[in-house]
This record gives sequence, C-alpha cells and structure tokens, in this order.
Amino acid sequence: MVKNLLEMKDVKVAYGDHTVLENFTMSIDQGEFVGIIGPNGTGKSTLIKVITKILEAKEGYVFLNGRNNSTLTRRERAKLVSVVPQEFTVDFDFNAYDIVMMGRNPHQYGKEKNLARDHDIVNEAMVMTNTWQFKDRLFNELSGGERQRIIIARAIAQQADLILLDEPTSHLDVHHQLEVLELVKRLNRERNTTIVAVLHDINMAARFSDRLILLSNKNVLADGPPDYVVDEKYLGKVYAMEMVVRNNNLLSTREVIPIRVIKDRLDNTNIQVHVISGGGSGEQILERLKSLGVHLSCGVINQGDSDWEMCKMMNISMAEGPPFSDITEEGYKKNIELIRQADYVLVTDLPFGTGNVKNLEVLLEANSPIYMIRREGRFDYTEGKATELLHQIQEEKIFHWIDGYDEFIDLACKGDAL
Ligand SMILES: Nc1ncnc2c1ncn2[C@@H]1O[C@H](COP(=O)(O)OP(=O)(O)OP(=O)(O)O)[C@@H](O)[C@H]1O
Repeated sequence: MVKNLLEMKDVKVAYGDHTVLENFTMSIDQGEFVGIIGPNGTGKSTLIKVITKILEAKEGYVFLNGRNNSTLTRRERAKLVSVVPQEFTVDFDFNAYDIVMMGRNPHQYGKEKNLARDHDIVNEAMVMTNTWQFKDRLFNELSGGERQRIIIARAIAQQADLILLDEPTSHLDVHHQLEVLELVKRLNRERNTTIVAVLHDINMAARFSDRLILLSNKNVLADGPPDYVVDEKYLGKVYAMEMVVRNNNLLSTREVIPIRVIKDRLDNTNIQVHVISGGGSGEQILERLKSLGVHLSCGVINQGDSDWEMCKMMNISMAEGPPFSDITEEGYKKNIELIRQADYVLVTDLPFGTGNVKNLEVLLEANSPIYMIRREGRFDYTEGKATELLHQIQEEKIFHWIDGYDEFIDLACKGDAL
C-alpha cells in the first residue's frame, strides 16, 4: 500500500510580517519524485525549512510518516528526512569523507551503533556519487560542483525515507547536472527513496519528476504530472514570459522554450491582428506582438518558411501552403477566414509577385483597418495587377501607411488612433 510520507495542511509561514506560505496544503507519497518549481521568492526554500523544522509553521500541521513534525526529535526527523541545501558551509577543516560520514550521525546511538557498517555505507554513497577520489581532500577546497556531490553523498548515507534537495544542480555544469539528477532518479527507482527537489530548470524538472508542484502567490498554483503543469497557461503567468511549450519527442517530455520576458503587456489583450507576411518578414513583429499579449493570425505562408516556423513555435493560427509554391485556393480561403476575424490587419515589408499576389487581393476581404509598411516607391510588383489592386484597396478600405512597427503598435494596439 502507498504510504503517505509527508502531509502539510493549511500551513502558514512568515518571516515577521512577511507571509510566504498561507493555507498551504500538500501531500507526498512514499516513492514519488516531486519537482517543486516557481519563480524566485515564492517560498520554495522556505517550504524545505518548514519540513525540516528550521522554521516553525505559524499555523497548520506538518506530518512526517504520520507523525506530527513538531513532536519529532531531531534524530527521529533525520532518519525520515535528509536535506541537500542550496548552500552548505563548514567552518572547520573537515575532509570530504568526514562530511559524508556526518550523514550517519542519526544512526550512531545506542544499540544501533555499528561503525563498520557506517563506513561501508559512506563508501557506497561516495562511489555512487563519483566522489570517492575526493575522500581525503578538504571539503572547503573542493569546487562548488564537487562539494554539491559530497553533500548528496551525505544525504544518501543518511538513509532517510525522504530526500529534500534545494536546487541541487545550481553549481553544476550540464554534464554533472544530468549525472546528479540521474543518480537521484536511480535512488528513487531502485531504493524507493522519496525525492522532493526544488528545481529552477523547468525542463530538467519535467524530465525527472513524476509530479510537479508549481508555487505562486503563497500557495500551490498547479500540481500534477509534468504534462499537466508544463503549460503556458500556468507558466506564462507566473514567470511573466512568452514561451513555447512543445513535445520533446526524443525525451518524451513537455518542453518549454522561453521566448522573451513580458514587460509591456497591453491593458487590452483582446486585440486580434492578422499579419500578412512571408519570407521572414514577419519574424520581428510576430514575436513582439505576441509578447504584448495580442492575439495573432498569419497568412498565407509557405511551409518551411522562417515565418511559418515561427508561427508553429508560437502556436499562431495561419493560412499555409506547400513549400516554394504559389498561393493555393485552399490557403487563400483560409486567409479570408482569418482576415475577417481580425481587428487590425498588418502587412509586413514583403515583396509581392505573381506567386503571392493573392496575399494582396485578400485585403479586399478585410473588415478592419489595414496598416501597411511604406515602401517609398519600391512597388516592384511583377504584375501590373498588384498596383491596381493596391489602389483599389486604398480607395475601398480603411488604409494607413506606416513607417515602422512602433507606429502600428501605437496607433492600432495601444489605441492612440481611437
Ligand atoms: N531569513 C529571512 N528573513 C526574512 N525574509 C526571508 C528570509 N528568507 C527568505 N525570506 C523571504 O521569503 C520569501 C521566500 O523566500 P525563499 O527563499 O523561500 O524563496 P525561493 O522560492 O526559494 O526563492 P529562490 O528561487 O530565489 O531561491 C522571499 O520574499 C524572501 O525574501
């Protein structure tokens, strides 16, 4: 039967008047690998301090293995929980072996005391963490990454049911990050050790955890399998960034690609803009408009074009067509559908020729104002029809020349034209 190893109920934690966690409820079962994620300052380290009773909860309960945390002795707690803290400093000249041996402290009392066994366990933990070669070196003279692995060895040697790791990979290069997380995963799989790891790298957290808990605003914002939590609707909001979430087929995980920080999101984010682009002409502005919170559509774009790639990455709906081909009837129809839904139409700085003249023709179907980048007499359309069309569009539609994208954003998106 699955055992409930950690239970927190309605917990409140504060530093003086500054409440960090409130009505915080979370439970972790034996054998789970849980990743705790969330922006800086959301209380991840504080959570670990409460579980280890470095900090006392002001309200609520913390149960470890069914026992109230506040009634456990330090030794009892240390047999249940070991910690890999963010920073670990020692004032004395301990060598690495001594540090790992410290993990055996809770077991070195009374009848339980067995030094030979302690040495075996320490040796094994150092071999597992690939730190045996440092055993005689002074801990304080090791590199950040080497020290981190020693601290993980210490946690392993402690043989607790639950290992709490606070940013265990922060000092590590990418090779050692993977090595440490693979090691922790092995402990979890082979020994059924329960793992709760605070991780800043969302992709690493999604890759190694069975479950993610996303903290925000003093509480849990999302809790579930990585596929559920790694979602723009949660992450975009708490990290205030534009991102793409896609499947990583190689690793069979959801993956986040951070695009940019959202600083100047518009007040009104219900604006729908249809962008006529292609050949990379939309790259700059698509990303920028998305970061403002504008809803976008795009068309007609050839598959494989860099604008097409960008739309795919950013989940922008588009009218598309086969690579290196003229606009198809199907693509044109879809473009009409999208342009009619838009509040504004933006035509980027792209040349029109026989292959894409339909991207100009479609403007006659727009119900909303059209903004077109001024081309200063550079109307080098290969078809006379294009110039005629442009005149017709200017006569029949609400049409504005613009000299740059800032002008479009000011006039249309920020509503200065209203
Ligand atoms: N000793 C302390 N005294 C006062 N305030 C503190 C103390 N430690 C943390 N805080 C505050 O509590 C909040 C939560 O801090 P905590 O370190 O738990 O966040 P975190 O999610 O682990 O952040 P990070 O991702 O930056 O490590 C922050 O606003 C922080 O400034």
